[in-house]
Amino acid sequence: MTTETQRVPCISLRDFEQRREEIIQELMKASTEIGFFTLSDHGISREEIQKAFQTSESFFSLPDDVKARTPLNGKNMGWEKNAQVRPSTGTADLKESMQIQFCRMEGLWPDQGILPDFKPSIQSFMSRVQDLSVKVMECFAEGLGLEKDTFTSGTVDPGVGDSQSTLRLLHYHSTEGKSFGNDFWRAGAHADFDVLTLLFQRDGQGGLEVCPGREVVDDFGMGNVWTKVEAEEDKIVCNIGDQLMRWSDDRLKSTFHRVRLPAQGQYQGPRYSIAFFNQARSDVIIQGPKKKYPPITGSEFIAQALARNKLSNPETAAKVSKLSTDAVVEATKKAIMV
Ligand SMILES: O=C(O)CCC(=O)C(=O)O
Ligand SMILES: [Fe+2]
Repeated sequence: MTTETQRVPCISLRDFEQRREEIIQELMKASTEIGFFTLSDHGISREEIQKAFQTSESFFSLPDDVKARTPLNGKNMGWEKNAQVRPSTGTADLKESMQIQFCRMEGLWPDQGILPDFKPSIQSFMSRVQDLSVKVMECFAEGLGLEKDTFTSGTVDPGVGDSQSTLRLLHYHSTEGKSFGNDFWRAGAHADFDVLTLLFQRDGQGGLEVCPGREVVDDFGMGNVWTKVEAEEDKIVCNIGDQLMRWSDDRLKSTFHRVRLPAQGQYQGPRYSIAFFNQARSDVIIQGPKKKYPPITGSEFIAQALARNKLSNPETAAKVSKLSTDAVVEATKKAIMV
């Protein structure tokens, strides 16, 4: 069921320093009640966002066999196509994605001879988005009554090369002239397993829906009322991930969300989006002030989340990426019917 009754609030960061207290209250209300909000007046210009999307499109428009030279590596980095099977749906998301981190990227950057601007452009965008994330994560720490730097020193690499934060470029292919049935999604329902996600969308390339209602972090359950999030290029969609839900003893909600395939009569063209996942550093201990859950390190958390979300291993991802989307859909339909 989809209703429009619960809206995702928009929070303006205008006059951030002067309005800090008010902004903290708004962020806390949105994150304890719904787990999702959008940011306006956030300081990242439309030009910067458009440049990041151009860089993303320049990569995705390369032939698959070129993209396959920097494949998903089992550690949340690299390129995959139609390889992410969601536990909530049992079918692969109909998409391709490229995941990039600040470190451990040897061999994973696209060939600089082919895309000379990719690395510097993406690195500078990642830094911009991380800087903005710091502002927001400091507000959460203050709102929860913790040291201001709890989540930022917990996620931002101090220069030792232990960052696990990830930029994910996403391309959902055009569905022009195709129909896939009810078992397929652009992104099946899931909760993110990071601290805080910042998501960029393009005007009119919609489909994102959120479903509040999760009470505890280790529960795969969700509510049943889905709320549409508009695709607006100048607003950043933010959501709390499982790490911050756990770090706040379940006070801030990591909420299920999904991306629908376009319905008949809707825009059938591609959807591009860009997500930045702020993740706890490898050795940082995640534990809330009330110790509701046992301590866990950032790297253990990611390893468990990748297994729980069945993010496909590199061998499977490499095989699947060689297939066309139609072939993946046909094979899945056959398997479902058996
Ligand atoms: O493309 C989107 O809007 C959502 C992507 C997403 O939820 C994810 O990659 O975790
Ligand atoms: Fe997500």
